[in-house]
Amino acid sequence: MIKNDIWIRAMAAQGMIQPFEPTLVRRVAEQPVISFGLSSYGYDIRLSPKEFRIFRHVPGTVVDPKNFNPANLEFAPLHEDANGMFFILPAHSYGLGVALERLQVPENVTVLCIGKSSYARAGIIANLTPAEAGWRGHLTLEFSNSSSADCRIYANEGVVQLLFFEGEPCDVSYETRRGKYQDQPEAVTLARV
Ligand SMILES: Nc1ccn([C@H]2C[C@H](O)[C@@H](COP(=O)(O)OP(=O)(O)OP(=O)(O)O)O2)c(=O)n1
Repeated sequence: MIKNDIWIRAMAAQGMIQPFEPTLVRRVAEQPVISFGLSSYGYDIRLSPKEFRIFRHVPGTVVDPKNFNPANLEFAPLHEDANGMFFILPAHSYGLGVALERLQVPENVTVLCIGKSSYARAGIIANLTPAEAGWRGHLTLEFSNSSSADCRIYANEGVVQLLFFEGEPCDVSYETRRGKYQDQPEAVTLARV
């Protein structure tokens, strides 16, 4: 069953989402922001300003998820103007960011990370991925700019929404199987085997 705002608020008090906003924030210092915080049946997390990396083609190489070459991922500069802090994801490119919040997924819960409508309308696709039962850390977030125009991705504002699904207790959680992406820091974590 999908979990509601009451459950999310109670679990956040036990450390499930840190930092936690108990309402959906639409303005900060009277300026409009891309919303973040608690919604009726989910939680919108923010993009960290710390790091954003964009794929680039290195002639003669292919990207190998088993043997990742960091040269394929260029650091994007953080910009700032009156509208806030942002990275630019060029047209038809793919970028990786990291969540500002740290998650601690309960042992009987699976989290789905899905896109926000405002970005979807701007051509940005957030890759649909799970955060597994018992996983902890800062999510690495993956974005595709599917439009033919460059697009801003705002830091410190809402970027991806999380949906929480509770099930029967599982036999083996991410923690007990000692998953390789456990305890991710607030930095882009590359694919590894
Ligand atoms: N956007 C996302 C989604 C998930 N994760 C974290 C939380 C997940 O619990 C963990 C592993 O996700 P997957 O199970 O999808 O990854 P793999 O199956 O590739 O790796 P593993 O073998 O560790 O399960 O990565 C993340 O950092 N960023």
